[in-house]
Amino acid sequence: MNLREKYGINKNAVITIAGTVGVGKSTMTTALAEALQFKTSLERVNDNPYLDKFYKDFKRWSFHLQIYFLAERFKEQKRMFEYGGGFIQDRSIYEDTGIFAKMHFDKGTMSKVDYETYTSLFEAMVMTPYFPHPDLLIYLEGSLEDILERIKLRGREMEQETPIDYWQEMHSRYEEWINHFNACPILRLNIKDYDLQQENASIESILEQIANKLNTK
Ligand SMILES: Nc1ncnc2c1ncn2[C@@H]1O[C@H](COP(=O)(O)OP(=O)(O)O)[C@@H](O)[C@H]1O
Ligand SMILES: Nc1ncnc2c1ncn2[C@H]1C[C@H](O)[C@@H](COP(=O)(O)O)O1
Repeated sequence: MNLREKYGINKNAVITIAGTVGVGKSTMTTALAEALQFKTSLERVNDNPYLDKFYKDFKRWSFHLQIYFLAERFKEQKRMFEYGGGFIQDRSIYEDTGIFAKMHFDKGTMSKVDYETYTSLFEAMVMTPYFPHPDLLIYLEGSLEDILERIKLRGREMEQETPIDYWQEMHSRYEEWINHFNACPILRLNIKDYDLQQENASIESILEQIANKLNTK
């Protein structure tokens, strides 16, 4: 019996991993997909044509970047739908609008007209048959201090040069956002409570919590 069967997790489930930059979404996505024998939908960073430019000049590139991410995530959404599920997704589409686009609009680095264009496109795309909500959103949380340490350790140049205020603002917006999120069930995991790099047992404890959430939906 494999781990998915052991914990009674539906083979067509779609589980999305949410949380601020550097918290450990990609690491968790890969570990869960391996444990459950699910496919991954990973956020691609290296071949993003706007990300570097965006970090150098938010105002100039924020709209372009949001449109790019929206298109990429929508294509992934379509792929998951066509496969019929069985996916772990690295970051939810809800964070693009609920965290990033909103933050840049509020801070004046995205204009009102761009923000309205973006949100109306987002709403039109989400109201389609390709867009069933995920079965579960796993929210990874941790202290700002630990997250900054991880961003530093990972060493992406564009993120190192970004002022700490940006990460601090994002961190507090995430806390507020998750407290009001209700599109699907949520499992909150604190990064202090598991260690995917050292302990094999961590993944089984997480699978058990996932099964409890999915089966009590
Ligand atoms: N459980 C963990 N313990 C220690 N370090 C971790 C853990 N998960 C991720 N990391 C490290 O933190 C950094 C960010 O992780 P990553 O998965 O890329 O985050 P995200 O996808 O949320 O931006 C990476 O250097 C990764 O190796
Ligand atoms: N929607 C987004 N707007 C701006 N920046 C974004 C968005 N989605 C992701 N990003 C950035 C943040 C990071 O620098 C990279 C990858 O995100 P990560 O949380 O490390 O997976 O893209």
